[in-house]
Amino acid sequence: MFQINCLNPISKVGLDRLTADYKVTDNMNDAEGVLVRSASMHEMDLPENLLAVARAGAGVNNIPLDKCAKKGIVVFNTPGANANGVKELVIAGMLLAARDVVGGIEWVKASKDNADIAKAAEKEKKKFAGTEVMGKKLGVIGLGAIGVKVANTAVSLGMEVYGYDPYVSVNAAWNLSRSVKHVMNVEEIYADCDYITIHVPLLDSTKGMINKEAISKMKDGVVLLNFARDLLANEADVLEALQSGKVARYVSDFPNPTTAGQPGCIVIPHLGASTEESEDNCAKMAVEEMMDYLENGNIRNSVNYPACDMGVCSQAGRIAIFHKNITNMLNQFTAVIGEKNINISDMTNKSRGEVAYTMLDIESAATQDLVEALQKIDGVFRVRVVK
Ligand SMILES: NC(=O)C1=CN([C@@H]2O[C@H](COP(=O)(O)OP(=O)(O)OC[C@H]3O[C@@H](n4cnc5c(N)ncnc54)[C@H](O)[C@@H]3O)[C@@H](O)[C@H]2O)C=CC1
Ligand SMILES: O=C(O)CCC(=O)C(=O)O
Repeated sequence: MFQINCLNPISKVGLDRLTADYKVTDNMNDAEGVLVRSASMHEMDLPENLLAVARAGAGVNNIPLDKCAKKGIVVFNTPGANANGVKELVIAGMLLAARDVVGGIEWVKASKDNADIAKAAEKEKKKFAGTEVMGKKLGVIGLGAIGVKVANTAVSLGMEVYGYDPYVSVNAAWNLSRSVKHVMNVEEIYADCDYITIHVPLLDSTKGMINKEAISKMKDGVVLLNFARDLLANEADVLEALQSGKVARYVSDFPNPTTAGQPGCIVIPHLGASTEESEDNCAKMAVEEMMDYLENGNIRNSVNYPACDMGVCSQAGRIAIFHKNITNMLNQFTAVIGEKNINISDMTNKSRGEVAYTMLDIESAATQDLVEALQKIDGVFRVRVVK
């Protein structure tokens, strides 16, 4: 029986996939698996029995990835599962910046007791007039699951779209409309675009990338859209640019004391992925990845360990070893197993950066003695008996 703890509400469609071998617990300390959305895990003590964390979503900046890796805790996310939900809200955000729909709606609310509201509206509406997005230039920074969808939809709205992503995947490139202009230098986007939208992960290298210097290279009256993470922008610099008129609007999906209620800011309460469809897709994917890992040791869509798939174990035993990606580890594992007179019938060894994952199918069940001997090898983080 595996115990699963949910740190945020997770869609029932996902949780319904858990079989009778799983129990949902309110106590994280009892859990082998944690399902999470945006809750921050950085300050949490990670229980010794915790084997996996599945993020029902894309961004993993709320999870201590390296700490988990060194404890042999596999962290998963659900690439692309909420991309359409976010794309639709980005397009809505762009339209809200182009047309003062919000101001207009507020005026109607404030005028609700005016019997002549229809006549007054015809007089007042010029205050809320805007521009169209067709024919305008949109720069998309980050052409992953969301960026590609935003770029393609903007093309179909008649926009001239520029895309920048120095690490674009082959799959993303295949899915990108041929009408999107491939930009090699982000400064081209800054110089030319009327709208700029960012869709990159929050990393040390991307934090604060939209700052005073970047903004100074942009067109006057540019509209900035941030549906990725607030810390990607230096928002104090953005506010200054809004005051000077350099930036016309800042649309963000991340409310905080800096931007909430500020003139020129259109701030949404992190609703990008809050659709029934995105929540269901993410929950299903997260639960399935976690189950395959807990039951079989297979790793799909991890953000801190390499992918590994040995199917369902048909042998007497299966052992998973989490270790440093250094020389001579496999020799030591096979030597220890050989000394115990156990035959290995299948094995996989995969690495990712500084860590590696080795899975071995063995012809007799793993003993405590074997696990302890493997655990003692220098560089091993964790030994897990999968079967
Ligand atoms: N508002 C919301 O509810 C949601 C927000 N997000 C945020 O959006 C981000 C992107 O999500 P996805 O598109 O699903 O992720 P993804 O991993 O599919 O795409 C990210 C892309 O950014 C690119 N990239 C990385 N560093 C870059 C740089 N310096 N310059 C240009 N491109 C760079 C990568 O090559 C990749 O193609 C997530 O990391 C998350 O923070 C994601 C889902 C929902
Ligand atoms: O779970 C959510 O609503 C947040 C989605 C998100 O920000 C992400 O997937 O990165």
